[in-house]
Amino acid sequence: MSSTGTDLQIDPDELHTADFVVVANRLPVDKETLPDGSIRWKRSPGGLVTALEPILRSQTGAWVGWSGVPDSHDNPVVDGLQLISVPLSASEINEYYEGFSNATLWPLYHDVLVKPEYHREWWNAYVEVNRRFAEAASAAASDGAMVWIQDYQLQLVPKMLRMLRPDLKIGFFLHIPFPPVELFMQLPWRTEIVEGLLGADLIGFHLPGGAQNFLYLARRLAGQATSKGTVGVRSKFGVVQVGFRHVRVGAFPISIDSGALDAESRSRKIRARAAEIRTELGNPSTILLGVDRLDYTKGIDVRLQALSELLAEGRIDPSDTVMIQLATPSRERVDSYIQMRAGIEQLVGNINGTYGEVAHQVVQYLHRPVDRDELIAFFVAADVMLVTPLRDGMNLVAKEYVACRSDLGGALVLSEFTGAAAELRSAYQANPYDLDGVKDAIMAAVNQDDEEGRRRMRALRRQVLAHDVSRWAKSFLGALGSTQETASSANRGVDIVDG
Ligand SMILES: O=P(O)(O)OC[C@H]1O[C@H](O[C@H]2O[C@H](CO)[C@@H](O)[C@H](O)[C@H]2O)[C@H](O)[C@@H](O)[C@@H]1O
Ligand SMILES: Nc1ccn([C@@H]2O[C@H](COP(=O)(O)OP(=O)(O)O)[C@@H](O)[C@H]2O)c(=O)n1
Repeated sequence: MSSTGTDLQIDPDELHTADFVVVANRLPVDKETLPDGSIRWKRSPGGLVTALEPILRSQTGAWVGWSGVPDSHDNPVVDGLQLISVPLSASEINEYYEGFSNATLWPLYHDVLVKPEYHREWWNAYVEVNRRFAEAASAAASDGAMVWIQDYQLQLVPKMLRMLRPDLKIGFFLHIPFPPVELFMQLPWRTEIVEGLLGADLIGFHLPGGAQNFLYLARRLAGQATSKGTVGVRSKFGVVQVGFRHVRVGAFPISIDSGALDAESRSRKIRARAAEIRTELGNPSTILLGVDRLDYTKGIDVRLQALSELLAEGRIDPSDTVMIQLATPSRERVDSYIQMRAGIEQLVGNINGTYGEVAHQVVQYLHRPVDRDELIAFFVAADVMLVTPLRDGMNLVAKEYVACRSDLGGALVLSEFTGAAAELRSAYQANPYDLDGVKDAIMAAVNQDDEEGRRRMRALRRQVLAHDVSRWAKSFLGALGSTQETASSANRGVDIVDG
């Protein structure tokens, strides 16, 4: 079934049984080693699995992905979900995951914030691993099943899977921005990527802009005819004509399980912990909070630089302010991540060295994962949430903060360059490249009067609570489900432009 790398082991009882298959780089589980040395798989708390779980259970569902561990042949079973593990060797992790996915595609799709590296051997590994994911999905899917492929690590899977299984209904969703044509054209394998995606029946992006970029490239690189009107949000899909097939292209902004988070954040235990956090910090007037994977796209340096200048200008009182930065370790063997971490830790050290006291650090920086309840308590405790990415597909943290503020307290400072900015219009928005603008947004949030704060938070919550992750999944899968019926009429009323 697979070639050079690590072999797939699919239980013969699981062959061709799943009516709904999710294909993602990662399985929704984390490996835990218990004190006695035994291994336990724990469901990871991500929004995607929460949204898809009811669908995975109501039909015969399966999830195809990598366990996150080298050479692991385990097929973990968690809470009865059928998980199909695609094993990756150490060298594939190096070339496919850390290399092509996270040192080529990730920076290229995020505005070339660091220089993307182009290596043929990384590309070859990407092709090989994508083939293995396609084979696993093909083996799992029943006749005519629906398959939903996730994200930039797997852009070749739609075409590979269609060649193996033309009977399937195939959807693809990109969780990161789709770049403008001028940047995408750098990629030596640009045509292969566009053609890979065009194997799907429906291609989803967070924002209409990503869909428009893709439509242009489908014309220019794949030479296909496309619709030319604008793409809407969950409506007005674009169309690419690929032979007899009509591939639909749409915008589906992802969200969170906002109802569950709202309920959890109201619990007595979380409220008590939030109050305790404030006390532990010495009851400062202002708590600023950043919560991110430690990634150069997140603009952690931007907010630290802004804080440093506000302290230097005397606009923020160091004795009465604390900034908490929670940074989850991420992609730690990729060079650009190693360098960025050093830069951020130096900034933290500079601020604390200049403005801290023995008993009071201005910046509290934790470089480790934080337990979910603890994270919710931080959201409840924080006066100002700082979300300042230089580019971000969506940014779920911004939505999580809002969902946790049923008290209508707090304020959100939000970069214009996140997907979330299109929906969270009542945040204090700023251009992360304009440091004075970021500083002014922080000061406006710190000094907002209560009524203004409540008005803004009410509007933000209306948006986040009404548009949760389940609505996201349903809108995508509803559109995918209707692709065949509408295929012949997909371009009715739509002007198709020749490629
Ligand atoms: O799997 P990792 O390499 O550890 O990275 C974690 C995930 O990071 C990316 O998240 C993106 O998806 C979010 C949800 O749609 C979105 O809000 C955010 O803006 C994106 O950066 C990545 O796309 C995932 O594949 C990774 O699993
Ligand atoms: N220290 C941290 C930081 C983030 N997170 C979670 O990781 C997710 C980050 O999603 P995101 O959309 O903001 O950004 P990406 O990391 O997916 O690029 C959120 O659900 C956060 O709550 C966490 O659990 N602990």
